[in-house]
Amino acid sequence: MDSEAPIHVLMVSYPGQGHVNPFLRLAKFLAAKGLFVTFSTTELAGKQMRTANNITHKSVIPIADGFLKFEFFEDGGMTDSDGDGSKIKTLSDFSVQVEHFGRQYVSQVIKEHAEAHHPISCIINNPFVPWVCDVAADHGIPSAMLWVQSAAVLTAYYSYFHKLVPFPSHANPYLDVQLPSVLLKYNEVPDFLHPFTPYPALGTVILEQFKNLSKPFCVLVDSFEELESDYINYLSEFVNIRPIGPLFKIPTTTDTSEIRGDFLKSDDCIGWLNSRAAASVVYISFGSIVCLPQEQVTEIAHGLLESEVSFLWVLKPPAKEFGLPPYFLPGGFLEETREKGKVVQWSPQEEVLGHGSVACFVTHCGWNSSMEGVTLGVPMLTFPAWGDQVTNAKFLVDVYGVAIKLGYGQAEKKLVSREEVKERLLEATVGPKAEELKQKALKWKKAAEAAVAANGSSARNLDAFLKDIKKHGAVKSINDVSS
Ligand SMILES: O=c1ccn([C@@H]2O[C@H](COP(=O)(O)OP(=O)(O)O[C@H]3O[C@H](CO)[C@@H](O)[C@H](O)[C@H]3O)[C@@H](O)[C@H]2O)c(=O)[nH]1
Repeated sequence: MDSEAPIHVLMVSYPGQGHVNPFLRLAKFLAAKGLFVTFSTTELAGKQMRTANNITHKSVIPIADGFLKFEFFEDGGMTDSDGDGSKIKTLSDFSVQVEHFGRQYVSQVIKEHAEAHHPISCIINNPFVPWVCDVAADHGIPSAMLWVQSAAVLTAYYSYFHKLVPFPSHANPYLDVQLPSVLLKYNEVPDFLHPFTPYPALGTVILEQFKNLSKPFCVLVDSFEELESDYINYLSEFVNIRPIGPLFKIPTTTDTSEIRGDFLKSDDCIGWLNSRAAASVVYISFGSIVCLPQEQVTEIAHGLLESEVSFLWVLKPPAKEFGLPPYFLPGGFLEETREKGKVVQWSPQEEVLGHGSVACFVTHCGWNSSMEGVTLGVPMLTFPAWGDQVTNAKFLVDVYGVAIKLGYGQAEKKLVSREEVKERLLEATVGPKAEELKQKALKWKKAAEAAVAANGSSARNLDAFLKDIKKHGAVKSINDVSS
């Protein structure tokens, strides 16, 4: 092996926006530190990422001292001619197919690189593709896992899997769950673990990761010690856990902001935000997958009209696999709000949340959106749908103190009325509660900045991880030379 060749890391991501984003942030950091990083996910996501961004299959992008290569593996025809995945029938079929083709791809790539004398030294996966750790172990390659949700949610899954505390069951569905510092009501437990979940397949695939949690040499978390110390301390008794977030704030020596993994092209939002007064705009987004019922969209629209707040609303059409018609807004809504509001299909969210004209964020509480909001100092209104979002909403409101509760998990089948929308919007944007939320959010913003700054808690954890990879890389080279 060429001793000058950079250490090669393979990263395999589940093809979801909420997974690709934190993963790509870590990939760019590692490349900037001098590694050669191959970032891979399925062709289904690849087609959308190539269309929306300036990236291509297999081209190598130099970043500071290292390199980043995108590779999109065959997914067995899940992609239709529009590239949007409308051929997918069920989530279980989807996971099985990703695993089937993914296992072949990872084995193949390991062999090809070993033969080309540029062996892979470490493999990193994220949840929903737990089989990656097995393939890595079969080939004797060290692996790490990037958990892309909160440490509290990781604790909930870990506790459920190992039966450390009782969870709701068919016999007792309304049971509360005691986590280290918080009592979760039955409807605040990550709802893939609840007997009433409409998505049991997702619970099953996440729990697969807990069967082989001894395989990764460490579990990285996109969170930071100061935010989740109770959970990080608790988990560190069982796993080698390293909080390294917020990843979107990790500084790199080169500007990598142009290398993006969006599945949709952003509409222009920043020009419009520049024209608005400071702290005056409500930003509304439900992430990449959540699909609200039409009646709820109508209530939100009326709440916006009646509160007369200025707003930027990301209203993505329902994905084709939901088989739903496009959303419609109340008659005259766009004309009436022309002066105050803007409706888009996708935004550059980090930039939007960091913009001085944004006053508050109505969010579905995906972990990425939650972290971006908290650590950019933005007060929030929580509107979770399912999964970890219901747990994140609880933490945003009751633990971090940066949010007001607005919506309910979809399992509760409750519509939030236009009056409630109006009242909560006003509460979060004007008056004493708004100021209290803002002060708390600014406290977390400062703490996050300190965590990623030189010698901060996340920066130290990232350095330690880098050292581990380099150590593994050195051992791999010696083994390859001697074999
Ligand atoms: O207009 C938009 C809307 C979103 N985003 C970005 O897209 C990502 C969305 O991620 P997240 O907020 O986590 O939401 P989901 O896409 O819904 O993520 C899924 O994956 C997450 C990680 O597993 C889970 O926490 C969520 O519950 C799950 O729905 C974030 O980085 C946003 O900045 C944009 O850039 N523009």
